[in-house]
Amino acid sequence: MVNQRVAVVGASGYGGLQTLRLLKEHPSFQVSFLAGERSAGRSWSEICPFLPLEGDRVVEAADPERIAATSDFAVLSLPNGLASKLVPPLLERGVRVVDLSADYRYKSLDQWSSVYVQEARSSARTDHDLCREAIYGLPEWHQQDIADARLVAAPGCFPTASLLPLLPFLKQGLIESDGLIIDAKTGTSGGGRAAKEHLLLAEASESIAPYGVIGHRHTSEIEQLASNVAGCPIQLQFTPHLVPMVRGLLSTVYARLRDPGLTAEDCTTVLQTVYQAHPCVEVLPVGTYPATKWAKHTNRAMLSVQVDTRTGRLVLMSAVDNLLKGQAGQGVQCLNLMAGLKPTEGLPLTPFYP
Ligand SMILES: NC(=O)C1=CN([C@@H]2O[C@H](COP(=O)(O)OP(=O)(O)OC[C@H]3O[C@@H](n4cnc5c(N)ncnc54)[C@H](OP(=O)(O)O)[C@@H]3O)[C@@H](O)[C@H]2O)C=CC1
Ligand SMILES: CC(=O)N[C@@H](CCC(=O)OP(=O)(O)O)C(=O)O
Repeated sequence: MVNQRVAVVGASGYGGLQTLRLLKEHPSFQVSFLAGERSAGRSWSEICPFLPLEGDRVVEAADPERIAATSDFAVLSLPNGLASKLVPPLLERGVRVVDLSADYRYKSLDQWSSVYVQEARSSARTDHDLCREAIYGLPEWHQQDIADARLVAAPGCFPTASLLPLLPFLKQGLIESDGLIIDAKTGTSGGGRAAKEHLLLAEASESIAPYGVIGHRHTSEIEQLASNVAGCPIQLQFTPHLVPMVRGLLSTVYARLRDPGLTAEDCTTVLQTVYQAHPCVEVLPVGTYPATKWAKHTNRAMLSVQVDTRTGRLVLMSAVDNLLKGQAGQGVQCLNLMAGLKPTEGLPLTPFYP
């Protein structure tokens, strides 16, 4: 098959770097264009000598004409609020887009504007139709829609890790739709490559701390999909924590079982049945709990479920690499589907342990 050409916009950031690493080894895609802002005009080998690309490429400004002239697809890995400036001209020029930011994750532009308030002020968006058109890029749940899409919005890292174990139980009505609690931990790369004080080694190391308590942006993103799948409005409590590691994300979801007679074995069978045809999700046996190190450098989510018969609660556990299944790996998984390839093409599923 002829290689499909992919532009990577935001190439020098963490999401861009993972995307390039995956595309570089991919049998059916080739990197056709690199874009950035501060890095524009610089040679790639100077910026990232550790990730050599064919030819001595230069990073360019994100010009839709140039991207359309060189590329069939574009992966946008930009700070929130910027993709929505590029997506309309790219789609008009026939370039299909996977956006790793939150710009198109909400069906309603008004909801996006109420969650991403600062970004909405500076972007003055009017692309309601594109918000409605964009497909939420969780391949295990929206495979065919992603394959047909012009525009895919890859989910956030916490939503990916939390929704994968939660959705099967909501869909089958096995848990109460209220009282859901998500407690999650992430490594510092989740905050991106641009300098931020709380992500400095001296601040984040030897410490663990909650942040975004009540109202983290991913709360409403998780609620949107959970509500769609459950068929009723879902409100949940989500608390993220920053832990002193570079990559990895662990999400623990607590729910109340409707039928307290269900066992951990029954619930594991529920997950196994839903995900048996999805190699990027691994359901662990009862009593085996996932660690972020098991998912590190892979595009695989590792899930486990336990039942506390004393409290009637279901405990769902999910580990992902925030930069792969939580971001760029999932983006390439979506690209694979859009290009008519196997979802796992070119994606690592096994870690180098430890
Ligand atoms: N990190 C994570 O774990 C996850 C991140 N995401 C989302 O993915 C997106 C990218 O995140 P991440 O990779 O962490 O971000 P980084 O901060 O690491 O990278 C951002 C990139 O955007 C580029 N950029 C910034 N402004 C412009 C502009 N005006 N025009 C062109 N390029 C620009 C930067 O290029 P330059 O250096 O040249 O200025 C840089 O390459 C974000 O929306 C984030 O929310 C989603 C899931 C997980
Ligand atoms: C440590 C850290 O800051 N993590 C980020 C992860 C979010 C992310 O990257 O996803 P989006 O695409 O939705 O922004 C956060 O909690 O906001």
